Amino acid sequence: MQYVSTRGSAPALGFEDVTLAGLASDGGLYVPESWPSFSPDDIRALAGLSYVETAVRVMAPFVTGSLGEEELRELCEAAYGRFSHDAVTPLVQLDHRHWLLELFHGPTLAFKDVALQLLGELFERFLSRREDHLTIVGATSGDTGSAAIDAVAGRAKVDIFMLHPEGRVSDVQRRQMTTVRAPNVYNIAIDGSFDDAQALVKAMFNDADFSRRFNLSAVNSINWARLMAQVVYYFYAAVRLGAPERPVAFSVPTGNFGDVFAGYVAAQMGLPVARLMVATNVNDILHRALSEGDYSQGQVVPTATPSMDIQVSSNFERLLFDAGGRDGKALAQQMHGFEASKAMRLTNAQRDGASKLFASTRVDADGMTMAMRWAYDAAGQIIDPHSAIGLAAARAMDVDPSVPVVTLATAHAAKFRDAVERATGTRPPLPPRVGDLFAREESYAKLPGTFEAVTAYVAERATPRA
Ligand SMILES: Cc1ncc(COP(=O)(O)O)c(C=O)c1O
Ligand SMILES: N[C@@H](CCOP(=O)(O)O)C(=O)O
Repeated sequence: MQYVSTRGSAPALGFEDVTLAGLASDGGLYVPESWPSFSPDDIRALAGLSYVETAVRVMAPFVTGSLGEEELRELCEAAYGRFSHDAVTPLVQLDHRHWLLELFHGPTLAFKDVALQLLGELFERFLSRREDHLTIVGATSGDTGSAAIDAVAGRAKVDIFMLHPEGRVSDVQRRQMTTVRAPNVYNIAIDGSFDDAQALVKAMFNDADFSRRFNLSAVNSINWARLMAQVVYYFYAAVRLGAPERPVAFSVPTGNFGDVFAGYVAAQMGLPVARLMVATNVNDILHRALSEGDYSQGQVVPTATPSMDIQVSSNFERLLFDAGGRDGKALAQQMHGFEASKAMRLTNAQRDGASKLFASTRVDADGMTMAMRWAYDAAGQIIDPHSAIGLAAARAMDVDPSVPVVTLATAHAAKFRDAVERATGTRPPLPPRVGDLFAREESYAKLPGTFEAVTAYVAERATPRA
């Protein structure tokens, strides 16, 4: 499988190179040159398979040329062996048509573990083939950071520098990052928003000398391998609910558009997806883009769903590329225009392409609270605020009543105990695997959100290429 850049001028690369590169050299994101296709019989054959076997079947076409099937299985077994539920991503029924897909049974209690545990294994495998060393630079609004750090802490061939917006992640999220003691882990709180942190990361990649000197790579969902691993659970859930005979709809609490884009990929591969609901909080750039064609960056408003407090959604570029006719040169111009003016209109082709599958809903704080209460009253489920945004949108979804609706439950309620307590009156306890979090010592740097300050910090500590 070869991968091409959404901006049309970086060289096409195989899976191994794409995984290690993170971002394409023209500033674009890598996507497969064509979508693998699963027939109804291929999908039927997934029934009853374990999560690991489903993962091997779904991901095999994406890694051809870089990993054999047995190698892929080994890596999946290592990655998913650390999950605390046998099903890895179990489904929980809420009522006759609503389901939660629990994605938070990994080591750091958020859906990010599903992809990042595998990415840690992939880095190790590919780096051992090359005798090379990577410097990972990442940005987090709370969950990617801890999941990525857990996945690579202590690995000899990788250093990780993780930027988070100071004061804008929950205490549990921050401590999950800053209490990890490993010589290759560097946490940086920057003065600014997640968007500022993400822009700094992209600027480091776009500085060709800096990027080459430190062999930069990405753990954010700009890295294709992240999304590939997330495609698996759409298949796993839909097959359990009757696919390919029965279509399934998904509602996805959305920020950087990675998780929901993985659902789009599953649909392009042949999974019968009736609808993909993009559920945003009041930071609603994606809702405005999908409903009105207006992708213009507003000020980020801090909310009880900090991981979705995002106004520039990296992976939206992948949708604009694919749904808009795969014209990389034209998209490069459109994206440069957005980077300069912070505003962009979707073309008719992009809007038409997206509207075939996507719907969107903006959910405010009241809607979120009501969904948390409904999940508790209707099914005794305590859900986190991000999952509640997804559930509120799911309950407003306009699809055939015979279609099951799956809300992606993206984080464990214990990560956001204050918000959950405010909404439900119940304070979720910390699960045993993170039980001593508040007794551990924190360590992190505080830096201004400038390119100069962050690159100087990284350059002093990272391992330059030989
Ligand atoms: C708990 C949680 N829910 C939802 C999201 C949004 O997912 P995405 O950025 O893939 O759209 C995030 C962050 O990415 C998150 O951490
Ligand atoms: N919500 C995310 C933001 C980063 O998104 P990513 O999926 O691109 O890594 C977080 O929790 O950090």
